[in-house]
Amino acid sequence: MYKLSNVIVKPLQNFKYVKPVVMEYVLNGKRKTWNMLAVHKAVCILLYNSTREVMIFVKQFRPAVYINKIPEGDRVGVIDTEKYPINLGITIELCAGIVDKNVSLQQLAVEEIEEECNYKVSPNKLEKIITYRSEVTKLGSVQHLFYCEVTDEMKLNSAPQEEDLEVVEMSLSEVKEFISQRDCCTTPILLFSVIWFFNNKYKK
Ligand SMILES: O=c1ccn([C@@H]2O[C@H](COP(=O)(O)OP(=O)(O)O[C@H]3O[C@H](CO)[C@@H](O)[C@H](O)[C@H]3O)[C@@H](O)[C@H]2O)c(=O)[nH]1
Repeated sequence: MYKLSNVIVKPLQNFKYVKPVVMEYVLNGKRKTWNMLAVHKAVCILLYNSTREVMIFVKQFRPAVYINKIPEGDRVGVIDTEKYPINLGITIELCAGIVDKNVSLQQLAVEEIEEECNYKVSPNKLEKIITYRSEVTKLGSVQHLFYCEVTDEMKLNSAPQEEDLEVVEMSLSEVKEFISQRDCCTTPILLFSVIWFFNNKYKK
């Protein structure tokens, strides 16, 4: 499904998705500067299908993960995709999306669940777990984590709207195995939410 080619890495000139800024300030009498990226807020959803007792995640190619697997000397210009194949940048993540509309967080989460994972849920099915800050050194962005239980009856028959990601279902034993890996290509919030699930929702 994933095919990677024509990869070129160069300094960013037009800032569309991130805004690099520098903050100058005085802290405890000392002048300081801090480089950072201003980014969107986001919602993330841990999806659990209770009909088949599986968790639903999304698998996708993340350029930033890919580039960080390449030694610094090889990270500029044309990247050799034979030497550095696409699987270096494939992650498993929670269903998620940026906050780019003036609607409730629950409504945004519902839309992401439908677009990415093909389930129709109503906003009152969303259970808020926590609001946290991601990557506090360079981003500090506000992210909201929700839990949502779905059933097979809520699954839509239409084709998924997101072409560049793949829905992945894992049984609970597969999830335990996944998060027990010594090198796990995922996000801290997926790891946290899974532990939260086993502590709060599935005490078998
Ligand atoms: O340089 C970029 C950056 C983003 N996008 C597009 O912009 C949209 C939003 O991208 P992104 O910020 O990666 O959103 P998500 O995939 O929804 O990622 C969410 O979920 C992640 C955790 O899984 C969090 O780390 C992110 O902060 C959060 O926005 C997507 O359509 C991307 O394809 C680009 O095309 N080019």
